[in-house]
Amino acid sequence: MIKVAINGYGTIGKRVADAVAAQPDMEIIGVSKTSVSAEAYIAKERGYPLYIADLGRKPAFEKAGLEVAGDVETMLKAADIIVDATPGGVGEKNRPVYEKLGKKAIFQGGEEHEVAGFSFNAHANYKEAMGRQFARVVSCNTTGLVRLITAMDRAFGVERVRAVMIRRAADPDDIQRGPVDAIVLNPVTIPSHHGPDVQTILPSVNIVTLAMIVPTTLMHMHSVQIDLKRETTREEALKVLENHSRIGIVRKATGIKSNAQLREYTQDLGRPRTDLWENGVFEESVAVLNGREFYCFQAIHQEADVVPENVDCIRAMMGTVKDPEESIRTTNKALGLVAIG
Ligand SMILES: NC(=O)C1=CN([C@@H]2O[C@H](COP(=O)(O)OP(=O)(O)OC[C@H]3O[C@@H](n4cnc5c(N)ncnc54)[C@H](OP(=O)(O)O)[C@@H]3O)[C@@H](O)[C@H]2O)C=CC1
Ligand SMILES: O=C(OP(=O)(O)O)[C@H](O)COP(=O)(O)O
Repeated sequence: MIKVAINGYGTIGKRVADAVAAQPDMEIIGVSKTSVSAEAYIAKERGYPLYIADLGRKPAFEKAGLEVAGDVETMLKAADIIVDATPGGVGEKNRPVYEKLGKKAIFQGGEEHEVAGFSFNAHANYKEAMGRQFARVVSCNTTGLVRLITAMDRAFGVERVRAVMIRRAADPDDIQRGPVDAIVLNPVTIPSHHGPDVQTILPSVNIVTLAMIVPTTLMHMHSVQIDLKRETTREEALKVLENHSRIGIVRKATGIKSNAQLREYTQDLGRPRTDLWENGVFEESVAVLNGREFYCFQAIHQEADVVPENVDCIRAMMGTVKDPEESIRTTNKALGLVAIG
């Protein structure tokens, strides 16, 4: 069993912890927090040993009925690999600790590519992660773009990509953030950081992205246009998407035309935390015009799509499964990820 520690048990960390615990070849040996909060109670409820950075805060945890297993360094020492899901920028500060202990670590999209020197997506570059000490699972938006672009590139060749990211303002529990009543150009400059981030995995792709933030917490929405190298049809393009295990199709018959209805759907499907781990490509939006111009809208659940990627990244870095498809299948099966559509 691969011993996994989750450093930073928040929005992403708590989901990765459950996904890891569900795998046949991995176990959670601990999760870490800095403060007493609802998520600490969830860790207790799940039976994950809870570690804290500052043992001086142990009495506060114990007073709240939360047993502390030890300090974070003790947790790190016991792990084969660490998933660092601390807030953006903290991972960079943690890297020297992992180096000192000689431990493998996975960083998240809030860190710069350079923190790990290697960025990961299971369908795109699984084999390149094998044996590495550090990797970074790219952000939710970048993960969604890389899945789509890789699928289209392998089927038809990709000449260039132009995409607009309509980004959710905050996660549902993030009550401090806005905007509440504005469309914020973020960044106002063009291109946004998403295109260069895609190129950390797909260096030769010609891509320009634009981004803004709107007052919703549920999901991001992408408007994507890809010029293909070879002519194709809408039916052929749709077939490629249907055959991808982490791209779901939001069928016309469901009547779903928004992020809100899509999350209601995943809730009704009984998905854990209502998570949509796969891209949600709207069937009706898929178009191939003038032979080589592919268009679609896709919804991206920011809290969820990076979760199976972290699991595959663990297997790749540990070198225990050499075939990307085998790891992807194992991860999906353990999660119950059968792409919608
Ligand atoms: N949320 C999202 O939509 C997505 C986030 N990401 C990336 O994932 C990473 C984590 O984001 P997210 O889960 O949203 O963040 P959260 O703020 O939800 O969770 C962060 C966790 O880290 C803990 N923490 C805070 N400071 C430290 C510290 N100094 N040392 C150790 N642990 C600490 C927090 O514990 P406590 O509360 O006790 O301080 C909390 O459990 C970021 O890089 C982000 O960019 C990637 C894709 C999507
Ligand atoms: O990394 C993300 O988005 P991004 O791909 O737009 O940078 C996640 O949605 C977290 O973004 P946040 O920094 O707005 O919380």
